[in-house]
Amino acid sequence: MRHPRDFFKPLAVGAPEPVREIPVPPSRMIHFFDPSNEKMRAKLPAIAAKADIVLGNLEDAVPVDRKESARAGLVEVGKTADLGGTPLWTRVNSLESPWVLDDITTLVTEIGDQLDVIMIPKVEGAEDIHYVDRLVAQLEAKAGVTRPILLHAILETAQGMANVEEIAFASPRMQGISLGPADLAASRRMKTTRVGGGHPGYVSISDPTDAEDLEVGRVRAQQDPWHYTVARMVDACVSAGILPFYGPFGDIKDTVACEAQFRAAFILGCVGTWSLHPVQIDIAKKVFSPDPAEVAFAKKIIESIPDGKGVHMIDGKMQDDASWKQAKVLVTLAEQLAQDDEELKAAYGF
Ligand SMILES: CC(=O)SCCNC(=O)CCNC(=O)[C@H](O)C(C)(C)COP(=O)(O)OP(=O)(O)OC[C@H]1O[C@@H](n2cnc3c(N)ncnc32)[C@H](O)[C@@H]1OP(=O)(O)O
Ligand SMILES: O=CC(=O)O
Ligand SMILES: [Mg+2]
Repeated sequence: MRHPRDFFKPLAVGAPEPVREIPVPPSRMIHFFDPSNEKMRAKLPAIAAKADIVLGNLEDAVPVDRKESARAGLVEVGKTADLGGTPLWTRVNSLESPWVLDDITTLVTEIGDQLDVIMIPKVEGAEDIHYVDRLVAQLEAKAGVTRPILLHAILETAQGMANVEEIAFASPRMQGISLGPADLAASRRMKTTRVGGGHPGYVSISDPTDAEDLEVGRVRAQQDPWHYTVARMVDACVSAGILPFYGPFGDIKDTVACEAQFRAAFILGCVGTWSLHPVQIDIAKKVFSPDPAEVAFAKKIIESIPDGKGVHMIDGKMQDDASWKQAKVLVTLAEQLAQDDEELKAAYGF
């Protein structure tokens, strides 16, 4: 284990100094695009104008015969595309794959100063992050990259889940963690073919209203199979000072269920999610920007309790030191998001 005092020293001579605080720009959605797809590359500046973050995906969903062109396409994006200040991330291939070394080497040396975050799939433990941490430092030093590239882990194996806390704390480069429900379901041998979301078989059932007929009057409600995982990921991230994200929702046409899944993650503490299709950008923006009515009530709590202490009744509800902090979370997020968004500023009354 590294000595805490060494945590903020670069891991290679000439690499930039590690950050002490993780930057928190609007991060409501990480929008995935396939850099091997010329059409998607051409549309990227328009997408970047709507999205908080754009991510060139090199891993799953990119066919083997397009791995090289996806990497080259992302280099082209980094060198030429005008993203108007929207952060550019990548998801490289997984650490056991034959492509990842060239992914990281090429991207850091060619577009290291344009790349904000490298997402690492299928992270199993701190050792995976340590490997990438040192490699990226060596490449940053070689290429003269001026600010450190951050790392983001996908939580998508049972082993990674068991080690989520050590992953979150593995390096000062750690920016956040996303849930990868598809790979995680496969790893855990969960019986679902869905990419995120609920399942009609995963339900709670009310008691029967007729003791003789067990079918009568029973209400079934689908539960969220990702509840435990997301909550644990949020705790690991917050305790390490990094950001938790929900991941993909694969049923692109079911915008209603997508919104419900995103909202459950938002309420549990996630700062954002992935968007796989342009339609999911707007859903994520709506869900991960707090509701103006809740913000208005939170502002009322803060205004009514200027020192944030003691017990008070506001609109029939008990408020105290703790609920003042809850209100502060909502208002602080609303203020951050409203900074660059006139519509939100008006909606929140700032
Ligand atoms: C489990 C995981 O690993 S999830 C992460 C990996 N998966 C991904 O990254 C998938 C990314 N998304 C996609 O590839 C696509 O959205 C798909 C395959 C899901 C659906 O694609 P399509 O069937 O083409 O969707 P659709 O017909 O609705 O597309 C409408 C338009 O949006 C464009 N579009 C679709 N997805 C995206 C995207 N992610 N980014 C930018 N543009 C997009 C299409 O190119 C199309 O453009 P056009 O009107 O100019 O022809
Ligand atoms: O990579 C994402 C996943 O769900 O798997
Ligand atoms: Mg995956």
